[in-house]
Amino acid sequence: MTLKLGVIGTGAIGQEHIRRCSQVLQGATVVAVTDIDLKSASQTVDRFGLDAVVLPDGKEVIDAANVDALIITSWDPTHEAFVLQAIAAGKPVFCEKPLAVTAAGCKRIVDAEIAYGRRLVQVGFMRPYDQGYRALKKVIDSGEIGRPLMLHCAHRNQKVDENYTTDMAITNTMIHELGVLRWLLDDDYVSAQVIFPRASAHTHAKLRDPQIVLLETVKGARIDVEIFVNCQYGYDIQTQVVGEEGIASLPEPSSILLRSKAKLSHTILTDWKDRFIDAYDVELQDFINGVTKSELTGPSAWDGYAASVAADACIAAQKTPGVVQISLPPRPAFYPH
Ligand SMILES: NC(=O)C1=CN([C@@H]2O[C@H](COP(=O)(O)OP(=O)(O)OC[C@H]3O[C@@H](n4cnc5c(N)ncnc54)[C@H](O)[C@@H]3O)[C@@H](O)[C@H]2O)C=CC1
Ligand SMILES: O=C1[C@@H](O)[C@H](O)[C@@H](O)[C@H](O)[C@H]1O
Repeated sequence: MTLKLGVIGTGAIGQEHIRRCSQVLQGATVVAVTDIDLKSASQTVDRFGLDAVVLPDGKEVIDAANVDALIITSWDPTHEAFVLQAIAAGKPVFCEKPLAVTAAGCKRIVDAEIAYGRRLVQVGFMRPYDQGYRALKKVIDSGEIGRPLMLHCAHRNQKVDENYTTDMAITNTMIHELGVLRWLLDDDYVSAQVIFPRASAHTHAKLRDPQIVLLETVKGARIDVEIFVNCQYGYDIQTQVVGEEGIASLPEPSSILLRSKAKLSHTILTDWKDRFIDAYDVELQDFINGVTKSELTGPSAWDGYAASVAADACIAAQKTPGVVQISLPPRPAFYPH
């Protein structure tokens, strides 16, 4: 069976996911697309030679009779409504991160999915599908470095535009760390604090950049995450886990070691598209396979919610000097892992 996909949002990652679903992955085809910029949707259909219709809005894509499942790649604040509409239509939905921009929004999705009675939602947390993160988790789980005590992380983007605001450093960027670190450590967060170093000259009026977020987990690990979205030099993701008996670090993406012009060098990637290209392929193939077997196992609405509960606390901590407590309700039996 070929899964027929509807895609809402044909911007940067929408086009990437359409390319991979129609040209790289197995078992799916894109049959309907939309964007508030309908010209972009039409151009995307042409660009990838899709046998797909352009529909006027997201609701029409969700309700289209020939659409089996949805991919939501529109702007962050639009995700919640589209996911709720997909659940109401009983259709599986892959939603890019964040699941919603607030924990309350994510909770409405969790409640709707539980009321529906079967998993329909996968969140676009791709890092658990990344080979480097998987290798790091294997080392931690093996016990080789002992219990994790401290994590030092960095999420650096080359630059962002003027629409990107201080809170988005959490909801749009650090949400990846909030998602992947609880998976990596099999843990949850209990508190957050935010520290602002001197601002970079490359930032703008609505964005305090960089930021350092300090997290504490239920098991007592301490995590620092540097978020620096105008770092200029490249796209750089770092995760170092300090354990009782050793240190394990996320591997660098492989690159040629170059000897040239009296220098020894590696290239640093500049774009998330390239840094996680394989992980996006694996996560979407997992979604397609999961929908086909009626058994979604990727990052769940609960994972989106748990990350968002912590994100809310980080945003509160941006406005308050000091530590903000994080309180995640018990995990419902509906989400066994
Ligand atoms: N997992 C990851 O690493 C990444 C995830 N993302 C997420 O994917 C989403 C899209 O990001 P980008 O592609 O970078 O942004 P973008 O701005 O390039 O594309 C978003 C598209 O959604 C469209 N759109 C906005 N509201 C809409 C609506 N109500 N109905 C239909 N279309 C609508 C816009 O016109 C635009 O074409 C965001 O939620 C972002 O957080 C983005 C980049 C990487
Ligand atoms: O999800 C992504 C973007 O939306 C976000 O803006 C970037 O900061 C992240 O690095 C990227 O992975």
